[in-house]
Amino acid sequence: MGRKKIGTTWTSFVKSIASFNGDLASMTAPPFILSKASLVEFSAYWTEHPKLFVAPAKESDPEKRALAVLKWFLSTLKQQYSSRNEKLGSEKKPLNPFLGELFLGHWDDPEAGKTELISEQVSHHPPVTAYSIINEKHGVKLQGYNGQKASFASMTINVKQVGLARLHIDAYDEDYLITLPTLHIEGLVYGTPYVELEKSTIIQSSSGYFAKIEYTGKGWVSGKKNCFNATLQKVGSKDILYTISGQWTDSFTVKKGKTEVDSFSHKNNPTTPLTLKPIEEQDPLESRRAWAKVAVAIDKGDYEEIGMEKSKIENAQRELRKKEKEEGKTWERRYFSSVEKDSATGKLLDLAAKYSVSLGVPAVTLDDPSKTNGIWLFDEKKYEGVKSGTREEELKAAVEKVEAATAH
Ligand SMILES: CCC(=O)OC[C@H](C)CC[C@H]1O[C@H]2C[C@H]3[C@@H]4CC=C5C[C@@H](O)CC[C@]5(C)[C@H]4CC[C@]3(C)[C@H]2[C@@H]1C
Repeated sequence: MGRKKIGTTWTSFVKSIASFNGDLASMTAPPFILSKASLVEFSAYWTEHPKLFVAPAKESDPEKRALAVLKWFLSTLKQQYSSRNEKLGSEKKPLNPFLGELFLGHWDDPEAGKTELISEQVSHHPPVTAYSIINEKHGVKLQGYNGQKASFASMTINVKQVGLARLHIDAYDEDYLITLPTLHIEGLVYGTPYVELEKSTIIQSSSGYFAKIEYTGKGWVSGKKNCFNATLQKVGSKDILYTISGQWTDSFTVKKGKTEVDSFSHKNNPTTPLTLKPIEEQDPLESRRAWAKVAVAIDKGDYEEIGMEKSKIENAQRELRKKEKEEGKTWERRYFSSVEKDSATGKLLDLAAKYSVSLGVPAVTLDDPSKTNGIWLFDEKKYEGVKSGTREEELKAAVEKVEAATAH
């Protein structure tokens, strides 16, 4: 597509962003910036290095375990925030998942064994994705949910994430609360948007360790992009046990005092591919199957077809919500349940308060649950129900409702 073409559509598009209402998902963007991937797929970015994900379970020393969690978290950032640039040349606009959309898969790794991914769009207004990533062999689970609050200023889209992630290590009955980075999208003017992370995130463990990661963007000495500095401390002590620094898109080193004790580089650590069922075997609510026709239209860059196929799905959803409203029902989430603020928030905030470091840095503030339509927790009973087949009728009825609404 010639420069001119990108120029007109893109410029008018960027102007439209300037007046958007904060809900990124509701924007219609030019075909060349659309990605075929739905936002519900992004949960997979947490575990594309399964070895690092299960490594903490092998550390009996709690300090080394906390360091292994920090190293795993840092290894996820490149895939989370810059894998579209690598694969597609720039950040792209993901498809806006419909309520109940699923993304199910697993990673097979000779050492880590099988790691299962369950991702579900638990809210459409506002868009909220919940996920549960489980490695039974090593007893490591990551569960969380997130939404985004976006604003626009001086040609940049600022995105604050709401929600959080919790890592649980069965062998030590240990929890790690992970907050989600604030990001902004640069490069909009040139039509080549990319993510830069900013401010800081916290990893707060129930065993008293506390990591703080500061995203410093362009290193003022090195001029390199995507720089960060991280420290690991023990609650209540000012001693810095380890420092980790480098570029989250490339490599980083771990230091104890002045001595380098470990390092990680993406070049030497290729990601493990996610295994998905072939589209024809997928549940109709699974993302790749549900959006298959839109993906074809995006490949063709056929604006009309994209619009037509997307509105079939979106109209069906509107119809379902209308019917549910009339019947006084709500959509039954397949794997997650929203719990009252006091029970879940209380537990999470007690954990954070109990372990927050006396350094006066707030450990973890759980965003206002009304921003994410509640606190979404993985529901083991629902999961067992799916695995044992006792929910067969209920799930079939749900799929039939969606298919009936999409048919006409
Ligand atoms: C609507 C404006 C628009 O389409 O502008 C086009 C540009 C592609 C910029 C907007 C989109 O940029 C995408 C980047 C997405 C975030 C990337 C990574 C993550 C981490 C993951 O764990 C949770 C989701 C999150 C925060 C993505 C959220 C959606 C973002 C901001 C996309 C923007 C619509």
